[in-house]
Amino acid sequence: MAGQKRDAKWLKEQLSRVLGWDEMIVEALVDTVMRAAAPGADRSELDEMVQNFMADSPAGIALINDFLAPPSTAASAARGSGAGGGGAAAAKSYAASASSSNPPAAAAAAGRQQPQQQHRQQQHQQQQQQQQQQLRQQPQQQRPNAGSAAAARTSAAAAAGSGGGTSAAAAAAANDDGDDFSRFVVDDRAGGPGGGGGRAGGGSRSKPGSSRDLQALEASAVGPPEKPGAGGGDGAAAGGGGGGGGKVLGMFKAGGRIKSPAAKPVGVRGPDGGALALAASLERQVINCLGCGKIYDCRSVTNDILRFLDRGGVCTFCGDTVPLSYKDRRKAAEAAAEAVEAAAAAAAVIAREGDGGGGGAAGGTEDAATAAARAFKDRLVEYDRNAAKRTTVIDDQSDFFEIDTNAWLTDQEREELRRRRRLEEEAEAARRKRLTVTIDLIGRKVVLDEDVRKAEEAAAAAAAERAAAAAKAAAAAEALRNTDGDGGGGAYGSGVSFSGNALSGSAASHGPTAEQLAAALDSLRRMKASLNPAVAATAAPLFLPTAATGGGAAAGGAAAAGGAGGGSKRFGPAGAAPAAAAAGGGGGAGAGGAKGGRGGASAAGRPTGHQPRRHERVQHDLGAEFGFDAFGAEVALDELMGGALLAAADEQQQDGPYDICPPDMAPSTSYSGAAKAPSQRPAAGGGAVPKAVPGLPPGVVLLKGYLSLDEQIRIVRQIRELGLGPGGFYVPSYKTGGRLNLQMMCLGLHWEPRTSKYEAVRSSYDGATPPPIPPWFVELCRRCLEAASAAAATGGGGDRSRFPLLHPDICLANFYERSGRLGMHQDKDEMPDSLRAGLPVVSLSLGDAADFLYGSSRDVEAARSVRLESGDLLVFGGPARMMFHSVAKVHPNTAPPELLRATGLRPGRLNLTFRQYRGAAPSSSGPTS
Ligand SMILES: O=C(O)CCC(=O)C(=O)O
Ligand SMILES: [Fe+2]
Repeated sequence: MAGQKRDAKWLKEQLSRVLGWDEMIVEALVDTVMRAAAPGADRSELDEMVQNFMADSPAGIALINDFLAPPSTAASAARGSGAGGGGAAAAKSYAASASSSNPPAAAAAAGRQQPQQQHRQQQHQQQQQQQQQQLRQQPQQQRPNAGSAAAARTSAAAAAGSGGGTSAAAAAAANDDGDDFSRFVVDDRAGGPGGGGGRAGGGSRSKPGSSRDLQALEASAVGPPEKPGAGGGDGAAAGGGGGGGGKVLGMFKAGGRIKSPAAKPVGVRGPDGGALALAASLERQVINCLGCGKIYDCRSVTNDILRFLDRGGVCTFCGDTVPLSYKDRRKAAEAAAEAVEAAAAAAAVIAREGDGGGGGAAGGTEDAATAAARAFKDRLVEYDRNAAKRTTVIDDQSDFFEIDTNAWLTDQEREELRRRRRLEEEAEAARRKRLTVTIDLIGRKVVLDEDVRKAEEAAAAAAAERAAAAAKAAAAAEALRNTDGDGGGGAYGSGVSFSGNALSGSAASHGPTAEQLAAALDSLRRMKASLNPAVAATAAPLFLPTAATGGGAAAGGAAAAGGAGGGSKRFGPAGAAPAAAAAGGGGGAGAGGAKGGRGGASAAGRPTGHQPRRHERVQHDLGAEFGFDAFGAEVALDELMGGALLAAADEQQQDGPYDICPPDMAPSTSYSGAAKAPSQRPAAGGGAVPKAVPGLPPGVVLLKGYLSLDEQIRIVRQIRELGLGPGGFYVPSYKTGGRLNLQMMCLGLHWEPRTSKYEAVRSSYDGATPPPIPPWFVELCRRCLEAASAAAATGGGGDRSRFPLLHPDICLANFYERSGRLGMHQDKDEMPDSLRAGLPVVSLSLGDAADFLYGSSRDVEAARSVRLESGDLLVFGGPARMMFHSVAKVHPNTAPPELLRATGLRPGRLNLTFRQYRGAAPSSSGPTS
């Protein structure tokens, strides 16, 4: 790019643009490239990074190739010594896939190299041979890019045969510095057929102009895309712009090789030159770049303006595209053509003068230069024609909506905007008139009619989900009834029973939860009655889904599900009068409903003093009045109360440390059976590789159900034990005083949310030293990572991430109760070298399922969601290490009943994340407090 130094900063900008990765990770990549660029440097680190994380980013690879090729040699390839130059280049480029064996072109290329460079090439080849040998030892399917190897060979050979520079990658890689990157396929998107522009053939992974990467590259790199060149020898490169005909780069990629006409004073074109006409035909002559704010005053055409216009509005400062609109497009196109012709002619003259015609066969003849100039003109005109189509301006800082003060609006635009605003206001006013309801349940919810519609749809989906969950819970309750009833014989062998009853036991100690439920119901009735009937009819479906299927045998548990199930919890409006229907009584048994295999279910088979008839009456009331199914009760009530019910239910009276498996839910004897659901995890020494969930971004691997039930049980027990001890679970606070909506325990190092730092002790709370990570957790983490890498390498999600080794010295255990959440954040408090190396976060989920959001910004709306269930393994590292993520919702009653029965895990979700504080393998010294 003219005037722009191609240094690390430049590379970082370009790579950020085409890869869209987090800045820190791009920086790390750039560092690696810079290290690899040093003379004689070992490039294996870069090889690895490209292989592991860039397989699907041809544009990024092309940039790196381009960057690694010294401009002088690239230029000489472009000026070219005729046939074969491009082939040699092709044999040395990175490309979108890795792992080729030694392509014939590489040998051909090697043969052409200068003697003094052969030593380094030999060294590199030795390295490569070793790698190839390793690769050969791997089974075919473990070589993710084996298929592309053939493409690499083809492309390299094609390039070698066709002569001349092939593409950005090829031309750039024409350096004879002895490095052989023949393992990587050439990226040949932009090659033109003429002159130096032989297409590299089979190596292409993307059609010209078709991939997003390419578009990004085009937009970011140097301007207009190459149109297939109309010929011209290698000498034409001087007139046509540096790329040897096959390169995306245009004439402004001078790099000291080709002098841009823009470098000349404007006067060269004369006052009536095309540029002036072009500027004059702009609809608005003072334009500002929305990327950096630079103002282009096209009323006086300076070199800079010229460059800006020539490039179709690409900002000369930041590279953003500024949409240009012309009064008369045809006139503008002609003016552009004129400008370009003048520029190209000037360039040809300069090239002849400057280079002494040293450009190979066609070396700077008048004809070649003109032809190249014409080709270039065509390309610019074409580019200009499509510029608007390809341009998206996202201006989140705009003062566009300030109609009166926005200096950039014309009078007509201002009028039009005023008109639209009026229309919007009228529409909004009409909508408000139609507003049917305001529900202020606990002072927080307003429901507009359009919301109702949306919610109805959501409710229908939720009802279906609940029905399925109800069926599952009913089955679990049934199984448990059998187990408890006959003193054993359940799926996990004898001896599994509960020492207490979550419902009746807790009800006794913490109060009449059934009464609390009744109070909630009572207030529900009152609220419903206070609504006008039409409103109630509209609003009802929003909160009270009518799908009443699936309760089955466990349907009797509805009331318990809603209230009594939370035996040890408090909920419902304080002081509300108990309703007669449910008054008294120890809460629901038969609670197959909402409580599933938990306390409620445990009550089913045991004489706990509950009165089924009373219970059924509550259920009946609910069903008759609101159309609840057994499962829907709790959740619907909670929805009705704006989430307060679950939150209140989760709010426990905590005397002493937080117990994720409270005794009244814990089994009386230990679980001893072998897990019936085997893990997907391959047995040690081989076996099936688990499949990664497809469609996740590079660097993110999700293995569903990776942990066996046995492992889950063991983990829960271990965490419970640690959680009850010093440094165990607590509710952390931010420095603003707000509390996190979860219980947390840190192992290894303490993470302090007030300072966003790791510490040796929990200084802000109780000064406790975090318990060490149990060695078997470290081993488990190692296996997880191995499995994730193996799954990714077999192409699970199209992602081929292979994660660097992790030596975890931090494990955060979060327990989310049913109302638990975690806001959008990045895990970025580990040391910079750990983050920059992309050392992954290994996350294990247990208990209830949750919606995990992830994205490239804090914006929840833009985030994507994936459901994490008990036993799931999620790994994010490499380019995804800095992704934003959050836990948006815990789905109540979705934990595997077997896990609950074996451990007595309370309702909610347990998550473990393993990380490494320092980039290098951890020593005993951590951060100080
Ligand atoms: O619970 C989860 O899945 C995520 C936890 C997390 O993001 C964290 O602890 O930083
Ligand atoms: Fe996190």
